[in-house]
Amino acid sequence: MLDPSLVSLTYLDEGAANIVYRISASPSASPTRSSHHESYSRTTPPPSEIDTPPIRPSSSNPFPGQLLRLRKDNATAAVLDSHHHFNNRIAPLLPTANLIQQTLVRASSHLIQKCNAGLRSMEKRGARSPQRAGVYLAEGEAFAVLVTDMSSSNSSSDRDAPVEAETESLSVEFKPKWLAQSPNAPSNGTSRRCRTCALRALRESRGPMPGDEKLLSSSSGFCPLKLMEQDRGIVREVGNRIVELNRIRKEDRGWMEETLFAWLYGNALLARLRTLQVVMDPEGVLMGNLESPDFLTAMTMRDCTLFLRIPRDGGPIEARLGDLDLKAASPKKADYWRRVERQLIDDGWYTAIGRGAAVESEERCQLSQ
Ligand SMILES: O=P(O)(O)O[C@@H]1[C@@H](OP(=O)(O)O)[C@H](OP(=O)(O)O)[C@H](O)[C@H](OP(=O)(O)O)[C@H]1OP(=O)(O)O
Ligand SMILES: Nc1ncnc2c1ncn2[C@@H]1O[C@H](COP(=O)(O)OP(=O)(O)OP(=O)(O)O)[C@@H](O)[C@H]1O
Repeated sequence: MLDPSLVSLTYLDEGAANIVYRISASPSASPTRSSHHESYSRTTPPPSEIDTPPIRPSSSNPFPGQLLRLRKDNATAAVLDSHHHFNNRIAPLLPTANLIQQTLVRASSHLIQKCNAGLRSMEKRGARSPQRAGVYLAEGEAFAVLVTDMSSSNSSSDRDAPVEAETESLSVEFKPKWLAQSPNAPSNGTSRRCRTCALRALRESRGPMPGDEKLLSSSSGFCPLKLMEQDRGIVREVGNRIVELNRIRKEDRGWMEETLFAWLYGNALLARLRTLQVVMDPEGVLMGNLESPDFLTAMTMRDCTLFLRIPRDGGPIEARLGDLDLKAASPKKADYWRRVERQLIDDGWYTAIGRGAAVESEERCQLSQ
């Protein structure tokens, strides 16, 4: 049970649907913590089904190696549903060692309100991305999850070291997105872009969204099909691009690029992810049953994030997939998927003709090589 009277939360990062916080002992338990951390003081009783990690008040993080992930009020699936979906449908499909682990905890409304006050204050200070502003945590949500912390660390037992300290490992993350072409795209001979590159080109044609620095670090920066290539030069190129997108400092780029290339080339985890995407959705969003559990699982697999923690000493890379959230079978979402696919086909974003020819993306799709 997460006891808010014992913890302080520090904003780490956010995506479209969730916000992730670092956890530390509250100022009363740890007088050295700085005052800008939000702290919480209400205890909620533990629900019986919740796996309860032991609290260690003497540690600076009562849940060592874990972060707290809270749901925003725009997310389509409740935390409990998403967590059960993860346990029952997703986790059995992938090696445990390659998954961001989740532990369900109860989140009091007081804790969430405090976090929302913190978000509003960040907005006032200009410390929150304008793209994310105006959307807050769901105050009616009763649960949150503790997740494996994959951020750069000093050591697995001390993840609270100051950020300016030289880390023992560096982390990179990227969304592998659609590792195979959309089943509904024009046949291979005529497609010049894969689904991810076609959608990126469409979005580029509209111009960048204000304050969207995140666009650089998610799916927009490279062609996912290149990750599946046999050609070493192509895999090296995409690995280097991932290092660049993660804004790794210059002095670390050389060894990171080498290590990342060695990990990416012929990688079994990415191959498995691709297989799941293909097998779970052989018909595509225009032909398939958009409410079927298999189809929704394929969409989850097309929108997850791969986190890699890369040790400086050449030790083994820790690789975990996260953001494997339930995609709800809602008419709104189904409509979005169909609309995007129709537009990519009808306006020539796959074939790079008509409107789709207007954008010459800097990042070339593997299908156009
Ligand atoms: O439609 P896509 O492929 O752009 O994916 C969306 C993501 O955009 P991306 O291209 O990865 O930057 C999008 O990510 P961002 O908003 O860009 O962080 C979401 O992950 C969205 O899923 P949901 O609506 O939160 O369930 C994602 O929507 P789904 O299509 O996976 O439902
Ligand atoms: N387990 C983790 N370890 C380290 N950093 C993490 C972890 N989980 C999330 N983050 C950071 O927080 C960011 C947002 O988290 P997350 O991907 O869970 O949000 P989301 O809203 O589900 O994303 P999306 O926009 O794809 O729906 C990530 O891009 C990453 O930088």
